[in-house]
Amino acid sequence: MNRIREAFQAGHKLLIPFVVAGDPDYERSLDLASAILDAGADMLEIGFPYSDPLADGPVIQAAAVRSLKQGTRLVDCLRLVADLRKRSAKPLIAFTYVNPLVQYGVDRFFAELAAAGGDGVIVPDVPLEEAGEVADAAEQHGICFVPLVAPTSGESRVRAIVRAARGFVYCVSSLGVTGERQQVSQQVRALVDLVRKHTDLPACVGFGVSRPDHVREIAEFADGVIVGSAYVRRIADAIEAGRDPIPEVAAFTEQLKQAATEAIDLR
Ligand SMILES: O=P(O)(O)OC[C@@H](O)[C@@H](O)c1c[nH]c2ccccc12
Repeated sequence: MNRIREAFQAGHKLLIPFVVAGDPDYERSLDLASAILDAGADMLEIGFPYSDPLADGPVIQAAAVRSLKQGTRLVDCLRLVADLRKRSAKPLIAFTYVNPLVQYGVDRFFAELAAAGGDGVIVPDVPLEEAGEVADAAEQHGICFVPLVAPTSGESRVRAIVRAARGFVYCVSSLGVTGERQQVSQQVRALVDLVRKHTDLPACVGFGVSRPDHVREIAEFADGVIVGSAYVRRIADAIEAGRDPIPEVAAFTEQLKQAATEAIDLR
């Protein structure tokens, strides 16, 4: 059985952080990712930095710039997955935009991601028409394709999108780009319900989640919660202030994980 499916069968709501590979540099991003998993994250989204991250807000854009300035290439991100796999048995999900994936070679990418010990992939800007082909290529190498559905996705589009889904479905909580928000829209509950009408796969929610109360609220109806910018900002702020970011992101992970386990399951 694959690690993603196993993780969702643990019987609790999952915490899925996102960090950028190579931010602030290779070794520290490896140590940070490892510390976040050790502190209780159930799986990890590893962002492969890209020069034109259209769907990202300023926090993650800045992290991609820092990583690219370090010379991070896609092959380094795959190596990071392999190095992280040596330290953790938890699911690792590669997050890449479609251009670098196609340039590298779709089949080559998934073969190497699988060899590195990766479990899933998110490609936020893959057109729906190509999602099936990417999902099939991923599946041939045992990698779970995780598609995104947005609040604007109507029922027929949701049905088409989730058809390509293998690991879980990523429900985007709000329009716009990634970034911490004061409130996470309740609208996403309806989107999770709509996804559930068309697939038995788990439905997770991301975008804007930045505090334990957000996690508790979402974990009442979703199967997992994704948190990205709140981690990436904490890492950037600590580095900027000359502090070791690891204790802070580990404590943050424990707080969010606690909130996820406290959530009353209203499904
Ligand atoms: O950063 P946020 O608001 O917590 O959202 C998660 C997000 O970082 C992560 O899943 C992600 C990073 N870049 C993306 C681009 C599109 C969709 C999702 C993402």
